[in-house]
Amino acid sequence: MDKHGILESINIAFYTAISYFAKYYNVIDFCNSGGFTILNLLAKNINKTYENLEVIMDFSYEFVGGNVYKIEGRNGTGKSTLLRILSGLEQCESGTILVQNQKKLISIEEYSKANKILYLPDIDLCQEWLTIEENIEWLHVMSGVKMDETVELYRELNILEEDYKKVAVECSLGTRMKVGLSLLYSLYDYKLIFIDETLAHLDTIFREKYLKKLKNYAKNKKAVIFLIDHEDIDDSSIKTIKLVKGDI
Ligand SMILES: Nc1ncnc2c1ncn2[C@@H]1O[C@H](COP(=O)(O)OP(=O)(O)OP(=O)(O)O)[C@@H](O)[C@H]1O
Repeated sequence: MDKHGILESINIAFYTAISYFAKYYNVIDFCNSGGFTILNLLAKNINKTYENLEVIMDFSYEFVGGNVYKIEGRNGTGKSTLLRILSGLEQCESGTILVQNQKKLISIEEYSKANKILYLPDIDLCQEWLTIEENIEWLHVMSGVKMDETVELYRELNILEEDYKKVAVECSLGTRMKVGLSLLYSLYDYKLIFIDETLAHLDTIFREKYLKKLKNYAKNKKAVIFLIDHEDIDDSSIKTIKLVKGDI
């Protein structure tokens, strides 16, 4: 086997191992694509407690497709918990999460069996010994989405060309965080997107560009996008939901 063949075998084994890992931790949903247009995500009377700590209390809201929602609140007010519940990653004690399309209303669990949901955590998803370019390819394979070959990702993501070919361990955290963000340029039309502080490490120029991308994505694909971010966003088209101890 030549050098290329050996590397390819290692990569296949690696993808397999990592996909089991990601599936176990529910980082990304692997379900097959479905494909109806979401109009609304409805949260009704959500309650969540960790042991004796009430984190979410009777939270209800109707999230409308085509919008970006920014969840605000002080540390510990339950923003990440809410996102995990809304995305179906975590169960709540009581309450329902429903996805509504033109004709029917289904649970988030049912929706996720037939559709992919993009959930980006605030952690670096890179494998240190793969280049940024390889990491992006790897993440697309793991997520079961096709890359759009017409898009020059390093340009779209404002990654220096030389960094794109560097192993992740030699790149800045901001550059590595862009690997997860690349999924928004794939050929899959996500209708539900959850971004938990992933933008926190980006420089101002790229952050502005990506926020614009999120708004256009939500509008064009009628997706509902959730964003947790501690920075002020001076944009009235992004809807703000302020959590005060698990409620609005
Ligand atoms: N798995 C868990 N087990 C027990 N307690 C938890 C768990 N996850 C979160 N909590 C608690 O729930 C509360 C809300 O946590 P959460 O991470 O949702 O807050 P947050 O608003 O996202 O905070 P931050 O702004 O710091 O990220 C915190 O008091 C936290 O300690």
